[in-house]
Parts: sequence; C-alpha cells; structure tokens
Amino acid sequence: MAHSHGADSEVGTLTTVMLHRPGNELKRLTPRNNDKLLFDGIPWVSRAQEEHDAFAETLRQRDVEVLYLTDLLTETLASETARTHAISSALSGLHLGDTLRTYLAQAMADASPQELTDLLTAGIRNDEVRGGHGLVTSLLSPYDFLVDPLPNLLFTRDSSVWIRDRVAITSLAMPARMRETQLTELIYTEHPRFAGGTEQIHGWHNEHVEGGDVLLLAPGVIAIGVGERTTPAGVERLARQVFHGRLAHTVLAVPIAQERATMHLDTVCTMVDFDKVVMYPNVADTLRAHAVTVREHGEHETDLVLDVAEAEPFLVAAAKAMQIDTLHQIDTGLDPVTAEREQWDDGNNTLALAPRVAVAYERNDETNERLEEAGIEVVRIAGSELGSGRGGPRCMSCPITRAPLVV
Ligand SMILES: NC(=[NH2+])NCCC[C@H](N)C(=O)O
Repeated sequence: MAHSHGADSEVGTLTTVMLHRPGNELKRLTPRNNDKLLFDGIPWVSRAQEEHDAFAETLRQRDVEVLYLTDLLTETLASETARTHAISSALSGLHLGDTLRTYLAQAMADASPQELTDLLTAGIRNDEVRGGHGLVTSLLSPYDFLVDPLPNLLFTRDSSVWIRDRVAITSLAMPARMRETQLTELIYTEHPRFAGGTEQIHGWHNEHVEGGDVLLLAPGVIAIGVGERTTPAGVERLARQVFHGRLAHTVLAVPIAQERATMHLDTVCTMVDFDKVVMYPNVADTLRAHAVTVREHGEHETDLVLDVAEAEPFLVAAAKAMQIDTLHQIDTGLDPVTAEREQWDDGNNTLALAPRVAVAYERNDETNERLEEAGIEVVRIAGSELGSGRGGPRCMSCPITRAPLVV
C-alpha cells in the first residue's frame, strides 16, 4: 500500500504518529546508571506503560494512527539484510573484542525478529551471556552492558524528524542515545511502508541535531534550537540540506541555555496554534534567533551561500519569517517559581493535534489553565512515571503525517 507521509507544520491535523511503548529497556535503570542514561529517577515500569497506553488511546480516539517503533522494527527485521545490518551496527563498539563479538553476532542471528527487537532496545548485559567465555567477558563486570539499553527511545521526537516529505535521521549528542538512530535509519530504509518511497536527509554520521530542537513554525520556516544537544554546525548542516531540497526558505537558529532543564527548544517553547506558542516565561524575554536564508543556491548542498542575520527577539524574527503580523506568546503569567516547576515537568512541551488542540501533562495545573483561558483545548494525560525521563507529550511523539496547514 502506498502511503504518503510528511508534515509541514507543528499544528496541522495529526494523522499518523510514531510512539515507543516503554519496555524492558526501562528495567535496566538503576540508581548507579540513571544519570548517564538521562533519567532523573527510576520509573515504575508497569505504571509508565499504563500511562503510555492511555496516551496512545487518547490519540487514537482523535483519529490518529499510532505506529509503534518496536512493531516497525520487528517487521523490518523480517528481512535478512536488515537483520545483518542491525546486528553488525549494534556490535560495532570497541569494548567487545572479536571473541565476544562473534559469539553475540551468532546469538543475535539465531533470535526471532521479536527477540532481536528486544535485544536491540533493552540491550545485553554481561551476566546474560551464557557462552563465549573469553577474555573480555571474564574481565568486564557482570553488570556491564555489552549492548547498551536505550531507555530514551521513549522520546521518539528526537531520533527522526519529518520535514515536508523527507525524513531527517538525526545525530544524537549524548552517548546514551547514539544507537537510537541506527534503529530509525533501519526502519525508514528497510520497512516496506517506507522503503523506496522515502527520501532521507541528515544522518547519524553528520553533525549533531536532535528532533526536540526542530520546530516547523510554518510551511517553509523551521526554528532550530542550539544548545546542549544540537550544535551550531548541526544547524548549518540541516539548514543547507533543507534549503538545497527546497524544503524551507528560512531557518531560525535559536540559542538556548546549555543545561539539562532546557536540553531542547521544545522544553521551553511549543506551538499550539498556527500563530501561537506556549513559552517558558523565564526565557520569553531573552530568547533570540538568527534568521538564516539563502543568498545563492548552487548545484550541490555545499555550494549554497547562506545569509545569517543579526539576532533578534525570537517572536519578532519568527513572525517576519512566517509572514504574519504577530506570533503570539500565550501569557501563562506564572510567577517564576511555579513557572520553573512546571517547565521542569514539561508544562511547555505540548503536542498539537490540530490548531488549538494540544496534549499536555495533567500535572501542570497552572500552565494548562492559562492555555484554556486562551482558547486552547487541553487534552490532559497522566505522566508521573513517563516524566521521569524529562520529556512530555511532544518529546514522546514523532509525527509522521500531519495534514497540510490550512490557515
Ligand atoms: N524532545 C525532548 N525534549 N526530548 C526529551 C528527551 C529526554 C531524554 N531523557 C534526554 O535527556 O535526552
């Protein structure tokens, strides 16, 4: 069946989304490794799954087709080429040594597609290896991971992003997340739903760009946060690619604080209408953007000559590029302490289902009330466990298709 995929805005009616239902990879988290694995606590896994199932159900009730990353992966792994590729990339680390690598490659090759999906997402710990007892396995601690678990797969926003009809395979900055894009790349390359018909841009081998930093402000206008995750060179690379592919006319490069609380642009600002954003009040006055445009196209991406404007207030630069009078910031009017608490719990990380309809964590009472006062329908979901990885509804979703935005 031919599918057409893609998105040209943050708010066009959402029709297909990719989620990841939290699984065994979360059971790998311990108080000793949670910081490195980018979680702030140890989630109660079964409750996280319940919360996630309710999130998915909420989307389905609104006619959104929900695809699960692991289902797509298992279907992809039915192909021998895909399996070989998945196994060799998962075992490419230099911590393994030849004996163990050969043993693991065989064990993974013997696994069913479903088992292989589990090994690739939950990882393999040294004490789980029953054979291959050579030097490396004896010297490593039993609790060392031979294949790292991927607890942050939950945040499907970051590991790929659709821009118009292309999908950007991102390049994740934190070591704990780098393997995620081996999986998204494999799905988009080999899964029958995407194979052949989907053109990919960027790539995990390129400069760092994470999907949480990429906001499709309007058809042709993309804001990209630059901070802890996306690097200045990452923005330049993606800008060149979207300009070369004629996917956008303006990229706004938006510096954000290099801190965990604001790891991505979507932790401080998301769109809830074609001309409205909800923004963390404590950065609203200082957020700035450089508009990047094309001075000269060329035959190749590298021939492009870019124009980079002086920084302007973000809302001003955005409205100009979007060719609207004002990009409104919904004034949540929160005092700085409440604002800081609710930002930490992803109050600003909303997922638009359509203009003026947004999914948000129920816990952020004040932000949600203000959104409703401003005419936004807030679809509340529970997230006490899901939120321990520091991500809200937008982070946990990768829109694969949105209806083109009609204003
Ligand atoms: N788009 C987002 N804001 N994603 C949140 C990702 C959270 C994840 N624990 C990380 O640190 O990478």
